[in-house]
Amino acid sequence: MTPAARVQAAIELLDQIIDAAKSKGAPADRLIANYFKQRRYAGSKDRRAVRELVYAAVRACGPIPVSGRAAMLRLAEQDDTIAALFDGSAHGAAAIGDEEKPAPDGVAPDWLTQALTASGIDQNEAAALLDRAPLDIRVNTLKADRSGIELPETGEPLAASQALRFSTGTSVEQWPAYRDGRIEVQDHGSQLVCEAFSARPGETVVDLCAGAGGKSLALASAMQNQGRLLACDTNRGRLSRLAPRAERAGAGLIETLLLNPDRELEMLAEWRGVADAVLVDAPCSGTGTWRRNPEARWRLDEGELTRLTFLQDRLIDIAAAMVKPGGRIGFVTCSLLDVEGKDRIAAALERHPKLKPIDIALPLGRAHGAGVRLSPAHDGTDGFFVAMLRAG
Ligand SMILES: C[S@@+](CC[C@H](N)C(=O)[O-])C[C@H]1O[C@@H](n2cnc3c(N)ncnc32)[C@H](O)[C@@H]1O
Repeated sequence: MTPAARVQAAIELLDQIIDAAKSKGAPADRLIANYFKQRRYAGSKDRRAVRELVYAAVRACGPIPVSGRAAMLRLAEQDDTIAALFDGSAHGAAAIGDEEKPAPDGVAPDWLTQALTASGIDQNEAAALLDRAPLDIRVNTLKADRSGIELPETGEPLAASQALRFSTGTSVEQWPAYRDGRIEVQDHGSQLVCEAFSARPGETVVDLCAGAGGKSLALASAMQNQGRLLACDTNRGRLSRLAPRAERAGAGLIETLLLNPDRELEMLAEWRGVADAVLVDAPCSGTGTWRRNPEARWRLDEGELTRLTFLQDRLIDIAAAMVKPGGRIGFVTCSLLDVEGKDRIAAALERHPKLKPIDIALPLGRAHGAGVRLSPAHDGTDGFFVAMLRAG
């Protein structure tokens, strides 16, 4: 592909990404993979270059652009070499017309930028939400240890006890240590959140929103495979990815349970009032993970945000029913919006007078409400809110 044809391909992909964001369709990564499945002539360099153009354009636009071309024109405004590739050549992008306008820049749609500001996220912090994330791994202590593990590249040790950082795009999935479960890919913030939860060997622990088990695996490691660890989720596809990961990691203690939404407590009857600790890694807007999914800014609307906050409250209530007296609840969202963080905990403390906040000692982060906030600008992690509550 010529450089101009790559720009045109990126424009076509951006059109698909914009449509999918509006209709809550397929995520950008899947659209890009499908696009190239149908264009076998594109080599790996072309694919990488187009992918980079697409994500650079997504990051450059705040609100959802009117078209892929407008999004790419925004990038061309910032980069003359890209502007020069709008040359009208065969398979390339048409020349830029005098009246053509680039899509608006910014961090996010206006309502969302305002919500971030109201949550204490200043301009610097907001801009850092769109940086490119490094690649963090966690050494799995069920099989190895950070101090002794041998890897093809040397990673930077981070504050979490088993975290190592590599540059963006490092292909750790090809490493023997990944294939045999000695390492897992996990953002440093996510590792710190698991450390704040302090799961211990022999405990009975429920990971209520386990997804594909990123945090369950870290908890299994902290528990040294001793005790009971139940990983639940309502999403069959995600939860089904946990078993092979647990097998690779040697995390034999993990049990899984597919929950029926609205019938969670009924299905968890056996676990009611017996858990030492329940982790609620709640579904959220993901504003803290825009470094990895920048197009998520275009998928969210105020109605969806409100729906998520109701679900977060309900999940805390379920956790409160499952935890035994003296047990603890960890509430986590990968969001920097207060409605999905400190406000949810303030509301939970009102609804459940027997729950009390527990101080969290982490090497990074800042106290925020009754919890701790981690952010890309301040901590070099994805954005998280984490709070710990003790049941009276
Ligand atoms: C933030 S993600 C979990 C990520 C996961 N803990 C990890 O570390 O990779 C939130 C999860 O909550 C799940 N979820 C949504 N509604 C739920 C419910 N009512 N009960 C349990 N899980 C639910 C979603 O399917 C999603 O997988």
